[in-house]
Amino acid sequence: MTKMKKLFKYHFKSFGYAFTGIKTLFATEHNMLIHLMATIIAIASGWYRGFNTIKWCILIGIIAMVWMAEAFNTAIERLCNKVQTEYHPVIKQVKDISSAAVLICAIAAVIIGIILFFSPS
Ligand SMILES: Nc1ncnc2c1ncn2[C@@H]1O[C@H](COP(=O)(O)OP(=O)(O)OP(=O)(O)O)[C@@H](O)[C@H]1O
Repeated sequence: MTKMKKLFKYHFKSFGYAFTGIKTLFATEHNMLIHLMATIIAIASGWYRGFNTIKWCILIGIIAMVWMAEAFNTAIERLCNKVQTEYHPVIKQVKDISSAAVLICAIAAVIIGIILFFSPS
């Protein structure tokens, strides 16, 4: 197999794992359905309001930011649950801080969303 083919196969496999991760996220995290609905509403509203290119880029950026925070939070929670089933103060801090990251992103997304939708295009 040529070096190029090997590289292509390697990256193709990595994409596969990433898509499996997205599937797992949707199958196990009920919050993802809320994020999906919010995303659909935000995109439809952007369409309706006739967003310009910059507004689309900002909207997609904040949507990705929230999804990413939720994905990392879920991964951290799963890892915590695996390594520590009993109560532990450090695990509490790790999980709480991880949830805080999602909350920070969600608050920022709402504020940016309000600015985007209530400012002239
Ligand atoms: N092993 C643990 N040790 C200490 N505190 C924990 C532990 N497990 C959970 N907690 C506390 O309970 C909170 C909720 O934890 P949990 O794992 O249920 O996450 P969650 O936010 O309810 O996530 P989800 O509903 O997505 O599973 C954590 O933020 C943390 O404060």
